[in-house]
Amino acid sequence: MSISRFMTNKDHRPVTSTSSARISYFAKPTELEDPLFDSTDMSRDNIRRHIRQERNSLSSEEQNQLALIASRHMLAEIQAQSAQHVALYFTQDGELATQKLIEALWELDINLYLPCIHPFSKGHLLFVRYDRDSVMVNNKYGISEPQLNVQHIIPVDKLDMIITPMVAFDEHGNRMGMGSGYYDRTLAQVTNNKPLAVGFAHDCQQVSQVPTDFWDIPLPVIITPTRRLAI
Ligand SMILES: Nc1nc2c(c(=O)[nH]1)N(C=O)[C@@H](CNc1ccc(C(=O)N[C@@H](CCC(=O)O)C(=O)O)cc1)CN2
Ligand SMILES: Nc1ncnc2c1ncn2[C@@H]1O[C@H](COP(=O)(O)OP(=O)(O)OP(=O)(O)O)[C@@H](O)[C@H]1O
Repeated sequence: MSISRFMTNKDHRPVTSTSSARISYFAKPTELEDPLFDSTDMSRDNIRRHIRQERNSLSSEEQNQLALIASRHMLAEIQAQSAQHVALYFTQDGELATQKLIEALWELDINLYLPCIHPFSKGHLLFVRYDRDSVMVNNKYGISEPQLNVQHIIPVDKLDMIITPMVAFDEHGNRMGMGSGYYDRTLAQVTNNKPLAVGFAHDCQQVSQVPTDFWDIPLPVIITPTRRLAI
């Protein structure tokens, strides 16, 4: 596993000065400061509830600043991979925001896709083209997705990269999502890193160990505002 550290200060906040001093900090797995958090209960539900609370407690200013920094790193990753067809997500629930990244990728004429809940196949996603003029609708979770049009669907193996939302992750690339297995089923279709799945999350979403099951597929790369983990 290799870890590249980006510039941050000790609180995982972005370094805003243009000083060339390199202050590196390896973000520790989430400190269990929440008095209601039972650290001996490593059940998926307990971790999920705690981390969702953590990421939602960031102020909107922090969210914006962290998203800007992380988006720069993700853009560099996309360009390094020469990815032309990229799936990402429409931000919800305190997730590391993708809006800035979306605008930058549109400017670069990179083709974007968003996940849509499959209308018939329970637990599956479809990836649908997302343009500036896409007609958007809310799915059953209240998340915006492009209105389904069969001509705008891309098969998973035609994507170059899937930027994957998650609730928690660990240093081995294990991820935990919202608990419906949508991305697990999507990642099961990846062969030889085509498409390359890249996790995108706040540092505070890292835990010491994500409890895994046989269907969980680790991510080869995770990008946070401060680090690039390559597993
Ligand atoms: N931004 C984003 N889009 C995404 C995902 C994601 O994690 N993030 N998904 C990743 O899979 C899929 C949607 N999966 C989701 C699964 C559960 C809930 C959710 O809010 N569950 C509620 C209970 C809602 C209910 O039962 O009706 C909850 O847990 O509070 C949201 C999205 C596809 N789109
Ligand atoms: N590849 C798969 N094929 C069939 N069922 C699966 C697969 N992956 C996961 N599941 C089912 O999905 C359910 C939810 O899985 P899990 O709790 O790992 O979801 P998650 O990773 O938190 O959510 P998501 O992938 O949507 O972000 C599990 O109970 C499991 O039975």
